[in-house]
Amino acid sequence: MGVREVDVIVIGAGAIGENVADRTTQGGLETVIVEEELVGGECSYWACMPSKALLRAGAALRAARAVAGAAEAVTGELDPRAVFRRRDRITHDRSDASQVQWLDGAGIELVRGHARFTGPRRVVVTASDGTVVELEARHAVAVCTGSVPVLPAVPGLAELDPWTSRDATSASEAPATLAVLGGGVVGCELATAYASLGSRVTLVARHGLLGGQEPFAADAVRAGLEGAGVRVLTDTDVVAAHAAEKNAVLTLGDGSRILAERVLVATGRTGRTRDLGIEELGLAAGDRIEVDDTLRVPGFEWLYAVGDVNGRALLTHQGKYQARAAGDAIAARAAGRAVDDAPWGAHVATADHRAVPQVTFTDPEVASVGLTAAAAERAGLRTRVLDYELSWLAGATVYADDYAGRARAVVDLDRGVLVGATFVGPDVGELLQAATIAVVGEVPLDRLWHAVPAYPTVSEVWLRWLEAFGRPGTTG
Ligand SMILES: Cc1cc2nc3c(=O)[nH]c(=O)nc-3n(C[C@H](O)[C@H](O)[C@H](O)COP(=O)(O)OP(=O)(O)OC[C@H]3O[C@@H](n4cnc5c(N)ncnc54)[C@H](O)[C@@H]3O)c2cc1C
Ligand SMILES: NC(=O)c1ccc[n+]([C@@H]2O[C@H](COP(=O)([O-])OP(=O)(O)OC[C@H]3O[C@@H](n4cnc5c(N)ncnc54)[C@H](O)[C@@H]3O)[C@@H](O)[C@H]2O)c1
Repeated sequence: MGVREVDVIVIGAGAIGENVADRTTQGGLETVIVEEELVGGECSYWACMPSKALLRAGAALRAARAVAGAAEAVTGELDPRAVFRRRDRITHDRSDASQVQWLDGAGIELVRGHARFTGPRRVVVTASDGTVVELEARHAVAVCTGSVPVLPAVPGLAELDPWTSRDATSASEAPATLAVLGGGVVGCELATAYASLGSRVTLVARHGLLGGQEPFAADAVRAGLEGAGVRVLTDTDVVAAHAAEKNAVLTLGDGSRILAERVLVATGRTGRTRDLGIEELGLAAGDRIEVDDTLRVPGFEWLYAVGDVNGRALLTHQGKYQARAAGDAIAARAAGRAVDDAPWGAHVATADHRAVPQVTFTDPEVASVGLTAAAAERAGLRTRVLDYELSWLAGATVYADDYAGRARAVVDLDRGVLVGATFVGPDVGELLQAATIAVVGEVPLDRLWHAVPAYPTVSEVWLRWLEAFGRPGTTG
């Protein structure tokens, strides 16, 4: 069997691989995308979309109950079966037909099967029926294989066959009791979801919750979880695990035990680079693949790694941003055009270092971009921190009774610009894009005075921040 030559091979048809392939195809390059499971990847079927679907009903119910008048209309409880059914609709019952149709329309050829490198630019794809296709790339191979959960080395844990996020987002019943291991985004979101679906949840975190976020955000999420009946154990390690009748038994560092019908492991993720043949290229399997800002692997002319697999920012939107830069860089290099790799250029993912937006869909929500106050200090910036209680805003008063929320802006005093912002409160995710624009655009604070937030909205926090900071040129 001969080797088929194409311009570009993309391995992995998750959201990120799809976007790389779209950009290289639009750049005039014949592109083949290889997928061994479902086109659309983790986000569509086992991660973002199903987790948000499981969370949304609880959030909608809380929102209605927080407004007198509407609250009286809520006479029943959340219906888990209807929630799981809606999740199935949102994930298309795990059929990728519509995404395959999208690939067709975009002019991208799909080869189904497992891809492995056999040498530079060469990939062999083995389909589930054993059919083998050998491909060689004239210009580039983009590895977009995503990430896999990391199981901590706790004796007995693997034998319990614990849930990973895939199991938790695809389950059709809430266990009576659930122990969540890990206090990151996955742990906090899925603890929130399953508490709303009726499980009695215990969350065990080795350190605090939501590491890397502002401490006040972690405190609010902890209070929210506890308010929903979740037992939250921070600075706690699970040291052993075993099964006893119907339950899993987790032994904690202090010798106490937790019994739960199910254990969900949410202790982080690493690049999906095993069984990919990257050892043939001199790279280590089982870890993330390091890249430069054009998403190219140092030392290679033709090899790119985009999305979760490079470990820069494990988020769909940020991976898609990388994909646009990488796809355009591949097309430019193939055509012999200049690559604009200066910071904030057309072919680089500069925002990965400076302005990664993230919304954590807990109760309350956390929305953040850029640096926290502590990170700005570590970076050696001379900063001023502006904190504001969102409940003081007219918009918050109208939005919900007993609205609770807080927002922090971190200002770089030497440049007079915002370098970070964090919002905590109901639906604050929708406030985030304005902050992302201010950070990426490095909009001077004195110009922000002319960006007037509408009354009465929660966005008026921007005016309050500016008033607290003071208007340059108006005093003494
Ligand atoms: C529970 C959970 C919730 C999340 N929620 C959010 C959220 O709300 N917002 C957000 O922005 N991010 C969220 N994320 C993160 C987001 O899911 C990832 O950042 C995103 O899915 C990464 O996309 P990707 O294309 O890099 O990888 P993936 O989506 O994993 O795609 C990789 C694809 O490559 C295929 N593949 C792998 N190896 C091979 C091979 N050798 N041959 C052929 N095919 C292969 C896989 O089958 C897969 O389809 C969440 C993650 C989790 C776990
Ligand atoms: N809404 C969103 O944007 C969203 C939602 C879910 C996931 N994600 C992405 O998915 C990625 C993975 O999330 P994650 O929560 O799995 O990883 P994470 O790295 O965010 O959190 C893992 C947590 O587990 C803890 N931990 C590690 N080992 C432990 C152990 N042995 N015992 C107890 N705790 C332990 C860590 O201290 C950390 O707090 C994140 O980077 C996130 O960006 C995003």
